[in-house]
Amino acid sequence: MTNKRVLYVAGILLSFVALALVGNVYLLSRLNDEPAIKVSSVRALENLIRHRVRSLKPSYLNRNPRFFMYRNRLLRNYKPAPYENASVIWDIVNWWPAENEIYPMYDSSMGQLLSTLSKEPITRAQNSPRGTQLKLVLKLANQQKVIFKPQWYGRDEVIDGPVYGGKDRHNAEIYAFYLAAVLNMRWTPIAVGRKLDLKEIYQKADQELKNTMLVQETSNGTEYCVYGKCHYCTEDEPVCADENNLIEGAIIYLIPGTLSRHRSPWQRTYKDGVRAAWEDDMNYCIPLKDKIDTTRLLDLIDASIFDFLIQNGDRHHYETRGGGLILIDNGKAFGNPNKDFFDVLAPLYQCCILRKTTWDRLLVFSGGTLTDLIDRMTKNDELYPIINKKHKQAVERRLLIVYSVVEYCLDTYGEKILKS
Ligand SMILES: Nc1ncnc2c1ncn2[C@@H]1O[C@H](COP(=O)(O)OP(=O)(O)OP(=O)(O)O)[C@@H](O)[C@H]1O
Ligand SMILES: [Mn+2]
Repeated sequence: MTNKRVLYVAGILLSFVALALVGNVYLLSRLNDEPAIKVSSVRALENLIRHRVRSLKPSYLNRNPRFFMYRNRLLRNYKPAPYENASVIWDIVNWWPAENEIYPMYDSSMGQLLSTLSKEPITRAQNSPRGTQLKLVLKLANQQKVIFKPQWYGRDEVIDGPVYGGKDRHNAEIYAFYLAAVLNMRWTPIAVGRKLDLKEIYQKADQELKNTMLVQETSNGTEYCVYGKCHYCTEDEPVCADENNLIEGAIIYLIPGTLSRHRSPWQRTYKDGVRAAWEDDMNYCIPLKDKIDTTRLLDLIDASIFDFLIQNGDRHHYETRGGGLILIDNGKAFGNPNKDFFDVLAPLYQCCILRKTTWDRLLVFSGGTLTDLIDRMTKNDELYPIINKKHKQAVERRLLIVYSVVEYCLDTYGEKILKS
């Protein structure tokens, strides 16, 4: 071969190599645009995240100095305050909901509203026709209707089994309200704890509710129970008042306006041994990004963080108001403080995107301040403490997991995962 020919062949070969390289770089950049999750299973990712939690930077473990500014404002805003005329307060409150934001960030009427919810006399009681779990609809003296979810479990009871197991936890509804307020996801109904006199409720009940209540003479006097009217309600499973006729529960604000119900893309099958597509496909979010608009997806990712912290794995459907997601029905939370149901976070780790505002807010409440603050905010609730120490520790443990998942996404795809 002449020198010329050698150069010619080498030139062609080099061009091929160059083309191949450019092609590869292009392919890699395409893959970067489409963040395929590089870990092949939930189990593998969970292991990786658990490892990362152990080496989190001190800023995630210590108090953030920015916290103090939020703390004072939040404590002031949610402190129950005396009121004179409940109707005046409710006139204000019922103007609050704007799209999915149910109440403003700070408003001097919030403290008074919390007092009306826990103190206004109850004038009428009915069964709630909606949902599968026992609830009542109560009318307060100012004509306002609210929902009542009764206590089924003691604070320390551990619910084993699937993440959606057991009956509603009334205290979870209350904690969820305060957590959402702190995280600035003001999309939950306002909820307070209250002890009701079930004898008095019986007297105020309509005939249908009376028919689903039990009034029995016992050696300690008359015992009042209710089993209500709902999919899972049966006479064999009533909730009963104590010897003073008192029954604990959550009083929940009824969100006004039109709500639309949607099936969650991360719905479970609720059948033993039958898995949903998202449970096995770590790339589940890639096609979803084209099907759901980004705002909705970011709402669902915020919701998954919120649900993971409280251990709610039962958001089979979600509701929207004016286009934005609302977090109704938070009762299936705080079942087992010894467990983390990592897959509740699937929307976050499968999509690896997050609102920047959510991320900034989560960072403010590091170092144990999240549960400390909620604890202080709920000090005046009739049912304080709302959750026990083990559940508080679990919330803090899960917050570190959330930090680690977001760190993992940041390391893998960079700052572009944070959306404005
Ligand atoms: N605070 C509220 N404000 C407005 N609507 C509400 C409120 N709570 C419940 N609802 C309505 O009633 C429906 C049933 O309520 P919820 O989801 O709490 O019941 P559930 O018995 O837990 O039902 P499921 O078993 O389906 O989870 C909701 O989908 C919603 O439309
Ligand atoms: Mn429910």
